[in-house]
Amino acid sequence: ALDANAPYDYIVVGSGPGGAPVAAKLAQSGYSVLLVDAGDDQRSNTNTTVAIALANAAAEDDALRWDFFNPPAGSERLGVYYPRSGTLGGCSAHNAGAAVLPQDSYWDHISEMTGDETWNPRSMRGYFEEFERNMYSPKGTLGHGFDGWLTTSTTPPEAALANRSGRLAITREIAAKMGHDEDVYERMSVDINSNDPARDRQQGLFNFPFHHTPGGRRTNANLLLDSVLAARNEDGTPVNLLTIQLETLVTRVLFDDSGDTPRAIGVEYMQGKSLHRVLAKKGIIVSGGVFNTPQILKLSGIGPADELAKFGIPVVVHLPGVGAHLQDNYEISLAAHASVNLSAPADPNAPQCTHGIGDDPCVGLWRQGRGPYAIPGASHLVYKRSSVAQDNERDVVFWNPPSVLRGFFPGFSRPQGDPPTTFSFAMLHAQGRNHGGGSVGLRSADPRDVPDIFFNFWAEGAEQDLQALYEGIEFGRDVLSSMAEPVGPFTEFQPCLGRVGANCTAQATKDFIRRQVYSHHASSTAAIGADGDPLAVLDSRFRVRGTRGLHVVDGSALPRPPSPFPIIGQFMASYKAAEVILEDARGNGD
Ligand SMILES: Cc1cc2nc3c(=O)[nH]c(=O)nc-3n(C[C@H](O)[C@H](O)[C@H](O)COP(=O)(O)OP(=O)(O)OC[C@H]3O[C@@H](n4cnc5c(N)ncnc54)[C@H](O)[C@@H]3O)c2cc1C
Repeated sequence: ALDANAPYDYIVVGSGPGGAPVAAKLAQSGYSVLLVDAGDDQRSNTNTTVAIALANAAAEDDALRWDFFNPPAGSERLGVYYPRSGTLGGCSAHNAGAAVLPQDSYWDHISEMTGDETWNPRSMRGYFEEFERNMYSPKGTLGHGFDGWLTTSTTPPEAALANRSGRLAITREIAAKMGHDEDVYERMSVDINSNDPARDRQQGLFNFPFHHTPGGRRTNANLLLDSVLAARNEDGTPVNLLTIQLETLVTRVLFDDSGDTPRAIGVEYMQGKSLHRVLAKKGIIVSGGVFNTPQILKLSGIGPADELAKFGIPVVVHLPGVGAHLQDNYEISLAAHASVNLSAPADPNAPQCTHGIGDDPCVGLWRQGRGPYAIPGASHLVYKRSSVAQDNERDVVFWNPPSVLRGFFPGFSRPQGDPPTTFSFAMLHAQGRNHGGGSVGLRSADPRDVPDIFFNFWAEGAEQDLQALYEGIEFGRDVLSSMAEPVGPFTEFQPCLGRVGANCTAQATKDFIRRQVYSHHASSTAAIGADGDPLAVLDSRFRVRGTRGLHVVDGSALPRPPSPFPIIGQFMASYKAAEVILEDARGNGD
């Protein structure tokens, strides 16, 4: 347990994909580390362990949820519902588990913006190789790791599509429309995470890796933390000085401002009704996630001076970029009904799964390594380049879940009554242009208060972003309208009603996208930026500008959402952060 009287070398606030690896790596390097999280340990909760199949149930599990709403000013709580997880592992404990690397240009952008060449894609992939335990590629495949803690696996397409001839027929049609002439199963095994230098310009069907085991058990950085805690010397004493303190809300960072530059020396935290303090000799790393990190910084006096003054918070450093630049990946679905049942279970004798509701018979089977949850089911991804794509890279990614994700709203994880004829193209725009307008502000100086979240979607580049998603929907419509009997004809029910695409103008489709878009990859609210940029919160070594001994390492540090799925990029950045924090510690004692 946390010892408030014994200063640690480092304190890390938040155990998500940002905080957990950096805490583990610092501890493995011989430093004493306190990792604090407001949530508790839900690793034995079935909703967190059964990957994908129960991911939605996990997102609405009372034991994990840390929900955010962002109602427009002056309104009641009718804004967008945004599930997050307050538990050991952060949102990696409830997310959908997609494990896809960002495009190389993502890292090039940070490198060019900051002039720090260590962010080059080759070095960044090195971190991935260090933590990945790849279970789907031949051992030794270049660009992958095989001995790390993050198991990645794919569902063999033959298993995902067994007994589902309708879905197989649609997948063949997608492959044909993408110009593939090889066997569809072979094509569905092409690795989306390969280190082929041409990867980010390749279009078509790819495999869909997840951070789970081949049997559908979620893996995340908790496994790394476990191994760091478990390591023992010959005499039985712990090798690593890592302390994990849960159910503890950090309320602010403490500074010593006796020198020229304020130096982070500890944190204040709340347990029950009491406030306490704990100190750190070398530094504080804030990893509270994209909504709570800017809140913690602002409550600590790091943020826009006028906003801090409004809440009576003494200014430590005026940093107007704290809470600015909130961004996210836009997502939307095309959904239609086929003329046949598309959701027949792969095993006709399998029981009816309830996806986390009541006594779910599929969980027992999964524990024995059998049943539908042991074949998680997402068989492929498709990447396409739209007419507005930048740098000649693919920019629209989609997959075909057997249900329709309509976005996030209370109750979204419960069945929405879609019949088994349902087919959808869930899609995401991987090159969103809305980089500037969103924000996370304070509602009050109370650290328990929910911050004020304003996504400001479509403020910049709306025309191109809408066009990219519109073209994705048109591609899906083209596929579905080509489906012959008995699978076709299809009847669209989202964005429009009726024969696929027949009753929907481009404008009506774009209006639907604009209204119904959803997202869950928020980022950039305390971001790395160039020297001289007044809105840059961090330098390229994760250091909070104008302070000493204070770092931010999580989704808020990254200047854009890593696309199409952020978590692998966030783990990579956390590894990089650990490396530079260690270098700085050796170099100048920060
Ligand atoms: C529903 C959903 C599905 C997703 N699916 C995918 C997916 O399939 N693939 C993918 O790549 N990404 C996915 N993501 C996104 C991904 O999980 C997140 O981007 C990632 O977890 C963010 O990591 P983080 O470290 O920035 O923050 P978080 O994961 O949010 O972790 C922050 C941690 O800090 C703790 N904390 C916050 N404030 C305090 C405080 N004051 N004191 C102490 N502790 C505090 C919280 O309890 C939490 O544990 C999904 C996200 C959601 C919400």
